[in-house]
Amino acid sequence: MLTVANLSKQFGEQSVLRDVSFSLEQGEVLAVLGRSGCGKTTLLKILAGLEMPTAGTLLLHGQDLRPVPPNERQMVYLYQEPLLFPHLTVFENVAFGLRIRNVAKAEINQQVQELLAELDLWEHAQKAPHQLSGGQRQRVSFGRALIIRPRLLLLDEPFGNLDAQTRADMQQLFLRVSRQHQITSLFVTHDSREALTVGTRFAYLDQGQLTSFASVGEFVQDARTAIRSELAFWENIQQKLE
Ligand SMILES: Nc1ncnc2c1ncn2[C@@H]1O[C@H](COP(=O)(O)OP(=O)(O)OP(=O)(O)O)[C@@H](O)[C@H]1O
Repeated sequence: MLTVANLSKQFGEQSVLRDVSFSLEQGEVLAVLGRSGCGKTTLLKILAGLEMPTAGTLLLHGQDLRPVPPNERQMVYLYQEPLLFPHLTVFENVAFGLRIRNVAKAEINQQVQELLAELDLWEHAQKAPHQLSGGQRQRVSFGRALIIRPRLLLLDEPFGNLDAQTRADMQQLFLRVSRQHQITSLFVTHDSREALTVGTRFAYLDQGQLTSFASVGEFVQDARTAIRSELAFWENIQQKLE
């Protein structure tokens, strides 16, 4: 469905992405783990059409994406800070993408109602964004993205500003909803636990070079992901408790 081949990006002398290649099938979630400054945001921006690659090919359903403007790519880019219209209710924020596409009113009401129920937001439908918690705002932002059935969802540390419990709840919600709607996503995070929770495929990005793993086992075994050292840490604690 999505094929990225030999993608490179230079900012002046600096090589931010080097020969990045991967492919994704419908409904897969590629979890990209990487430390700050590794080039994650640049990769997502290139996919969204907000930056142009220096070299390489990008194909979505066989179509070359490079000449396609961002608003025609049918992708949604979700950041840490949910982007909501402050003057619109939760209902209207989610409905927005359908209203501008001139979908019939009854159809909009039904779809928004169903999605808000799915996202556990129905009781907040008439509130304004400033009356919501951070996790609720992020759920509205997720609803705005899902309602237009994006071909690709790009998530850039979307739960990074949330407390640990809300973050864990959001990961479960993301899993449930993306499975149900067969959403294809690229989910970048610096948290290995989050990557393991949300991913169906796994990659590691380091200084602009992407390593894709054939299995979750290979991802866990690669020393750069630091998952083995975390497991060792917890085993050590466990031994102390015994
Ligand atoms: N428009 C730009 N012009 C010049 N350099 C840039 C530009 N955008 C990004 N960079 C550089 O590219 C590198 C990667 O940036 P990027 O934003 O992709 O990192 P990141 O992996 O998302 O990091 P973080 O997790 O800290 O946001 C950085 O060294 C950054 O300074």
